[in-house]
Amino acid sequence: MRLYPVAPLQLPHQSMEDCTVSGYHVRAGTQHFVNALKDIDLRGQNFELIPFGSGRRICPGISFAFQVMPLILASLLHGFDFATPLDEPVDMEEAKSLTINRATPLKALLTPRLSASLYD
Ligand code: HEM
Repeated sequence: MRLYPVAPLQLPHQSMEDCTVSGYHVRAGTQHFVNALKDIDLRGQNFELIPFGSGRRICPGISFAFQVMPLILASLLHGFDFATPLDEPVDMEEAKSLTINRATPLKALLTPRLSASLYD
């Protein structure tokens, strides 16, 4: 999953009735903004990291995404060499804003590794 998702907060949800979540009492009508940035559990059980959401409205594409993401990543790594223009380390500094932007724009050079006919 992305270390730096586009937005740090997911769309707000509202509790329809009083409930208890991880020991916290949540009153009906409370608006929830979930932090998408922390932790490792991706399947919506641990509220510290829920890139696919959680509960009744969790992303239905989660299993598909888990299968496809490694293939996409592997295809990119198989097809291209990745580098920065001066072979400098990528600056991961974040700019401060509502959505997450880089402090320094990413400049990446992708060089095909395979025969040209394979990229058609
Ligand atoms: C890395 C890939 C993906 C990520 C990070 C992702 C993330 C999310 C998130 C955060 C939500 C909102 C959950 C909420 O409201 O609490 C969502 C909803 C949804 N996603 Fe995904 N998703 C991904 C891939 C997919 C794929 C591959 C599909 C379909 C093939 C899909 C279909 C949907 C649908 C239909 C909803 C709306 C569910 C609802 O509102 O009931 N997603 N997704």
